[in-house]
Amino acid sequence: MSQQPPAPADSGGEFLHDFLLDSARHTPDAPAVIESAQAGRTTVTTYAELSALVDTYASDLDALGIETGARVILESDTTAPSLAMLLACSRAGLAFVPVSPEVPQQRLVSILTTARPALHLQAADGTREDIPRPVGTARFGPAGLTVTRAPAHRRPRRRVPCVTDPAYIIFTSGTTGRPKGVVMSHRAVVAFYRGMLAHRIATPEDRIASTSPLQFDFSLLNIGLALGSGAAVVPVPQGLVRWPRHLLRVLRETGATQVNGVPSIWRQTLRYEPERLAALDRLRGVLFCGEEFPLPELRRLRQLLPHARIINCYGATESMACSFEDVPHPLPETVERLSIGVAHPGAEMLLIDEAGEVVDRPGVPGEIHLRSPALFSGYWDDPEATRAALVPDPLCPQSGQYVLRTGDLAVQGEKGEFYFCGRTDSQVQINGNRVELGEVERRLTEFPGATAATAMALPRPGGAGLQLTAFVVLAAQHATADAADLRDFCARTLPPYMVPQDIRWRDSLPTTSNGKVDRAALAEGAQTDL
Ligand SMILES: Nc1ncnc2c1ncn2[C@@H]1O[C@H](COS(=O)(=O)NC(=O)C[C@H](N)c2ccccc2)[C@@H](O)[C@H]1O
Repeated sequence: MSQQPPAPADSGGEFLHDFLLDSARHTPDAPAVIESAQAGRTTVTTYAELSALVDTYASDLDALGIETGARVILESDTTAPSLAMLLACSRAGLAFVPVSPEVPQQRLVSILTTARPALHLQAADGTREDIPRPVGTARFGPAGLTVTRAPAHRRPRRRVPCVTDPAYIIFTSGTTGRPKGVVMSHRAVVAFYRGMLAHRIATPEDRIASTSPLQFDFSLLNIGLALGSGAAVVPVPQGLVRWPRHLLRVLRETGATQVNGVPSIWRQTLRYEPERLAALDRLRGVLFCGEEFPLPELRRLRQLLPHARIINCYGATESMACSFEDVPHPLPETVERLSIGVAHPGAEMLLIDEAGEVVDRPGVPGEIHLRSPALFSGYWDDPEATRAALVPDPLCPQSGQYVLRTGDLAVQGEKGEFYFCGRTDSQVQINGNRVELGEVERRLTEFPGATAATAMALPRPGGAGLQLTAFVVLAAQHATADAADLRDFCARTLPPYMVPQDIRWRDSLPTTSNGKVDRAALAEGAQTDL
């Protein structure tokens, strides 16, 4: 009897490409990606067109004979072709490593050395040169893949893709020199998408603007939110995000209904183009993540977009994200910090104290530990860092279940909702006193006219020990403010050791490539100020 091929077994879950292209089967003619790089020119890619491009790229990748589980660098901004390539890598069983075109050569080389990819991919108009051998190189365009250097051939040892295989690896700007690669499996990403989509944040009519670089998993959340909802992704070119008039033009011309980005993307628009922002009448949603949104700016955003649903999304790259919580509307003046809610359906945040016990009383701080099917597989080639982050379930270590130790402190409210209280490593000692920098920053932003602030413990100039330094951004119309007034203002509610000794006024706060406040740059700048 001829050997019948086995019936396709249920793969025990879904692969990233199957999950995200499901809408292509039901609404092929709906827009999947809407782009507007230049004024007056909007390009729509339907789900059917996206799916066809994925087929083209996937067959071009298959022809290269790269074995399942190999890595591929995907150097690009978010575009319809790069989105198709991301899905094609998934279908070809390859783990993509998203990298921004702006990444310095030496950092790219460090990622190449660590991840040892088979191939480096960039768009047809990409400008990257000098990719060291033996990495293969190729460019992708509307017609398919053009190979400029074939990847080193090796006899494939694995042929069957599994949902536990890495879907992607995100290299975070690890605080130490060596970049840390967060490995996310298909199973984890799809489990996260399912948890997120249970919140019904988007509908098929939505057009979701994504303002983060592709190398920041916020962009992957936005892609999953849009395509998982049958909606459209509106990628905002990185070069336009921080130019208010360009950002607002893209949002207007694409008909964006939701804008997802870190808090800093709003700073200049709130300051210089509030009327144009308020005029975007299709805008009905804002989702932010990455760090706390300074409350004065959030109140201003709410004032200009009174009909928008504003969602505070908390989480770490090691689980993509974790919770989605509506910002209260109105936002009472008395509110001092936003809730991050509870974990998305299918996951649970626990607070664990220093003795390893669960904290289940309101108002008592603990470290957030996350139980979730969306946890990362580990840090690439770094078992020690992995063991520190994926720890045995502290409440039942015998079970073999691992949970994510987030390094974030939080307290719970009366209804079990969580409030972020800073990083365990942002607790600093000033003159022997423990200081939570977030608490100082919140007080600084309450100063009349302050819109954003960062507090840091920096070496005392010429002396021993650390001192508390504050970097404060004032709204334009309050250009002058007196450091002594600000210190008195802080002294009214903070103990003396939490009142910043050193105040630095700034027009803006420097940001990292992911758009978060760049504390290292601030500390460096403080030295040159002197
Ligand atoms: N809403 C917050 N309030 C306050 N602190 C926060 C918040 N979201 C993160 N964070 C902080 O950022 C840390 C995670 O940093 S990260 O690994 O670079 N990842 C991110 O910032 C983005 C994250 N992957 C993500 C992507 C997409 C949606 C939500 C979250 C968290 O551990 C928190 O300390």
